[in-house]
Amino acid sequence: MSDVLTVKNLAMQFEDKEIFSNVNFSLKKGSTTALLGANGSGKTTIIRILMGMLQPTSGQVDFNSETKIGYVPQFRNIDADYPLSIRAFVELDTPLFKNAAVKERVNHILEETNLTEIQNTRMGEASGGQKQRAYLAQALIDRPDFIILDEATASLDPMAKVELMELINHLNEKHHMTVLFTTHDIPLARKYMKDYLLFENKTLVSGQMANLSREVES
Ligand SMILES: Nc1ncnc2c1ncn2[C@@H]1O[C@H](COP(=O)(O)OP(=O)(O)OP(=O)(O)O)[C@@H](O)[C@H]1O
Repeated sequence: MSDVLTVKNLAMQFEDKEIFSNVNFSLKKGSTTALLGANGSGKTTIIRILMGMLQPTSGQVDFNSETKIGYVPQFRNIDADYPLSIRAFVELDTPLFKNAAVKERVNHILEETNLTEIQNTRMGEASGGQKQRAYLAQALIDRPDFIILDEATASLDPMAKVELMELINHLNEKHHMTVLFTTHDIPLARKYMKDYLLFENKTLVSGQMANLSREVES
């Protein structure tokens, strides 16, 4: 299987504070990887580097030229007065005047993310799980083949967590989408992700979730 992403000798420093160094890994097409580590270890920082939002101190990030990334940001609570419907929110990055193909694409994504029936509900009124599925739907509009989720399940109740993870697994299995998923929830990662990247001693170690030491959980 081909690599979607290769990272070589990546290092990040904020002023004189070293966050991580000597980070090397690659992700295969269709892989599912949990990005793990204690608070402040660098998970969001490395995601911002991968997304091109932050310049690393040194090192290389190479994406396969055909890779299209979708990004689901860390959960931010949307104001209860937020006026857009779920459908309008999912459509935010589409052209203002939508042709039939775009409308059909939106219908398809709403169906796939189980939002069709509640597409006219205001985002402000939606539950945490529905909001998070709407963020995911918005990221899917552009047909990404690599999806990055930053703490996507952090504030969800157990049912909503499972629903979101089942959906992510479906995208991985049906569309062969590569998944990188930041979380503190190791049991959840163990259940749904095959591989891990773990920040430890200011660098990143990798392996398979099934082999991750139980000590990390405590
Ligand atoms: N712009 C910045 N300037 C200075 N320091 C920063 C900046 N952004 C992040 N940091 C520091 O870098 C470290 C890594 O932060 P980061 O947000 O990547 O951690 P994290 O692993 O995502 O944490 P959490 O699990 O709490 O979300 C922290 O010590 C943070 O304070």
